[in-house]
Amino acid sequence: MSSALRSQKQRWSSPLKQLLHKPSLLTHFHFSTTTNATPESQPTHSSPPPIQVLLTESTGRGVFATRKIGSGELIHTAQPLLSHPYFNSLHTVCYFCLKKLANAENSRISFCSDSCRKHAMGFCEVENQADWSAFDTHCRTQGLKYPLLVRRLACMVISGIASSNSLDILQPAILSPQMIALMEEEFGLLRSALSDADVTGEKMTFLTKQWYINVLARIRINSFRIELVGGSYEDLLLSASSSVNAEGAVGSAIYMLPSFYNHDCDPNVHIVWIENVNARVKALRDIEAGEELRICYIDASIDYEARQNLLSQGFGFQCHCLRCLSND
Ligand SMILES: C[S@@+](CC[C@H](N)C(=O)[O-])C[C@H]1O[C@@H](n2cnc3c(N)ncnc32)[C@H](O)[C@@H]1O
Repeated sequence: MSSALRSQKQRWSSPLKQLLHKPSLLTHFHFSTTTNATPESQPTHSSPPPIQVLLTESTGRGVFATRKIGSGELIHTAQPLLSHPYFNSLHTVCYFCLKKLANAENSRISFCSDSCRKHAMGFCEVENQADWSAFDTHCRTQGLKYPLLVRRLACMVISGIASSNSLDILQPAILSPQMIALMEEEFGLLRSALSDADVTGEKMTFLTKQWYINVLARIRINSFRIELVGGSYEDLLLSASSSVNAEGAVGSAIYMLPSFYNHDCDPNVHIVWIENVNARVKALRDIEAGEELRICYIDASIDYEARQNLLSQGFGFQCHCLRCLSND
C-alpha cells in the first residue's frame, strides 16, 4: 500500500467506523434494504444494506457489494443530511422534503405536511429572523445553488439540530484561488444577514470563512440534483427506468452513504427520487459479491469528450472506466 493511500486510510477510517457503528450518527440518513423493491408506503426491513464502504486503490473510498445483488433490486434508501429547493421551485415544492405541492403557493415557503413543517421548525426559526434579500439576490444573479445548502446547514447548527462538522467525513473538492475569492463574498453576505439579525455570541463561533469554504468544498462534489420521477412506485417498477416522467430538477441535497459511490460512465447502480428527496439506490443489472457499485454523476448519453470535460471541471478527475477506455 502506498504511503499516500495509508495516510488517506488513517484520515478516514476513524470517522467511517463512527459512521457505520454509532447508531446516533445514523439517525439523519436512515437506510434500509429489501430483497424485493418495497413501495414507499410500506415498512422496510431494518437489516443492513448488502454493501460496505472500502478504500479503493485509486478513487478514494467506494461502495462494494457484500453479496450478489439482482438487477432492479432496491439496495438501500437514504434520507438527506440537508436539502434545499432551487429558487424557481420555491413556490411549487415543500421547503423541507421537496415534494411537489398540490397547488402553487404565494407565500415565501410552504410545506407539504405538518410533519415537514415540524422537522423544519428549528432552522426556519433562525432563518426567519434574518433579512436574506442581499444573499438571495447575489445567489440568483450569479446562478448559485450551493450557498443555499450552506445557509441551511448554518441555520441548523445555530438552532442546535446539526453539528458544525456534519459534512467533514465527505471528500472536499480542490478549490482554485478564484473560487475561494467568490466564496468569501457569499460568506460575507451570509454572516452579515445573521449578525444584523442579532444572531450573535457562542452560537455563531463556528461560522468562520474557513468553515464556509470547507463546507462548500464538500457540497461541490457531493450534492445531488433532485429530479422527481413522479407517478407511483409501481409505474417505475414497470418501466424500470429513472428517466420516465422526469420533470426537471427541483432542488439539491446532500446524503451520507450515497456520497461514497464513485462514478462510472456505464454504471451498475442508479439513484431515483420518486415523490420527494428520499433517495432510492437501485441495481441497474446483476452485481456480483465484491464488485464495486458505481453511479453516473453526469448525463451518460453525452459523448466521450463532453463527459471528460464535465468530470474534470466538476469533480476534478479523468474517467478511466471501461466505456471511456474504449473511447465510446
Ligand atoms: C462523491 S465522491 C465519491 C466518493 C469518494 N471516492 C470518497 O472517498 O469520498 C467523488 C470523488 O470521488 C473520486 N472519484 C469518483 N469516481 C471516480 C472515478 N471514476 N475516477 C477517479 N476518481 C473518482 C473523485 O475524486 C470525485 O471527486
